[in-house]
Amino acid sequence: MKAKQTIKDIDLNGKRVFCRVDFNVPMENGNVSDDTRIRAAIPTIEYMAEKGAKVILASHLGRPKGEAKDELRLTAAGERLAELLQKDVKKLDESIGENVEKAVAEMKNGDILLLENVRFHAGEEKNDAELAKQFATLADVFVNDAFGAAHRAHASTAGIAEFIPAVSGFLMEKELDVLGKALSNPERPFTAIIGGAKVKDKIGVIDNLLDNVDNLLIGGGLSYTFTKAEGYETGNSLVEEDKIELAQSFIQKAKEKNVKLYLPVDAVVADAFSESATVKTVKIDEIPEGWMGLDIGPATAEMYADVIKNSKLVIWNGPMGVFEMEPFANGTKQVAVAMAETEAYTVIGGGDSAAAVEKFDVADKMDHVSTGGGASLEFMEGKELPGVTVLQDK
Ligand SMILES: Nc1ncnc2c1ncn2[C@@H]1O[C@H](COP(=O)(O)OP(=O)(O)O)[C@@H](O)[C@H]1O
Ligand SMILES: O=C(OP(=O)(O)O)[C@H](O)COP(=O)(O)O
Repeated sequence: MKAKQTIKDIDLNGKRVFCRVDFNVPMENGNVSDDTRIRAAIPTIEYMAEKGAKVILASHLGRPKGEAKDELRLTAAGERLAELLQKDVKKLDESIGENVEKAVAEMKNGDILLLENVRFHAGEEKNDAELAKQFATLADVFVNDAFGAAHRAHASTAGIAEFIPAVSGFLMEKELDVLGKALSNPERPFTAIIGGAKVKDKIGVIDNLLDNVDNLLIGGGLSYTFTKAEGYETGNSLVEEDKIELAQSFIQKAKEKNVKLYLPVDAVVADAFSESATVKTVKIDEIPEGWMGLDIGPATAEMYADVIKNSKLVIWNGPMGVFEMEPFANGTKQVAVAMAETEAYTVIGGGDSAAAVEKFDVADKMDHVSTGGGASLEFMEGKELPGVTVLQDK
């Protein structure tokens, strides 16, 4: 992928900038419960304001499906942004129309305006050209800093770039740089850890990773499709029956490519998907009928921690078990701790994996925690991200 122009490559003074950010943050009782994505956008916003731009911020929040929904307004996100910037942020209740145009016309250089949730308009997710044009008429330039939404071809992430020049913000630049380097010029041994529950979403990533990595560690719900492919009984564990053949082909591909593919050798199994279930640890070929694997076992965790410690680059997407429940948290915790202790460059992608490293208090020991789940996965799969494709090449 060619390098994209950034806000450093353009003159911002006096310019009206439509800056797409990803303020799709977790909310609880009307408050922002995790402001990671807001904090991640601060360097771009501060830089543009300091350079004299009129900064018009736009984001989605949740999936309102084309209607205004009070609980999905960006008011609380705007308040948090103002606190973090220690600067006024004018929040509007609309993202297009006369009031917005008037507010933009009144902006002075360095002012910051936050538009309402762009998904209140059905045209946003349809990438409607008319809506994109209305966004574009507000500004002289489009800055995309919403890495977390870069895999979406929507009016405010992609369509708008048909009408005004488009460059990336610093967060977008950093995410593409870190993830791009990890894939194109990796330090070795290069290890990828894939887990979690979205088997269908992740199985495609594995194919691409097998062309790049030295070690591939499989854990979480994903691993039982592989152990089934190896011929073991999996009881009631999560298995994607129609992906077993694909898993077999990956086991074969790993051999051909000389990639060390690690599968669990033991599992923590339970007689129900519940914190209060009866729990025991078994060898991977001894999962009893009616029981389900909900975490990697201690021997697997130790083996995976060793590989992590002997790597130079590790990327991790998807927890090793149902870490939200105490009896099944240990595998994910041990992997998180190994990630914190290794000298390797460590990259975390995916909402639940990021939550896991937060929970185990090691987030600040990771080299890069990506703000994008779906976006980082699609990027790692080698897919084009529409929100990046539309940006001007250097
Ligand atoms: N063995 C398992 N069986 C069922 N669910 C699992 C298992 N291991 C992990 N999970 C669940 O997977 C979820 C995260 O999966 P996923 O969404 O794919 O990860 P991420 O958000 O990091 O990409 C967690 O909520 C976790 O409880
Ligand atoms: O939270 C997001 O994605 P993620 O959960 O995959 O990181 C992005 O803001 C995209 O949101 P969407 O999946 O509703 O398009």
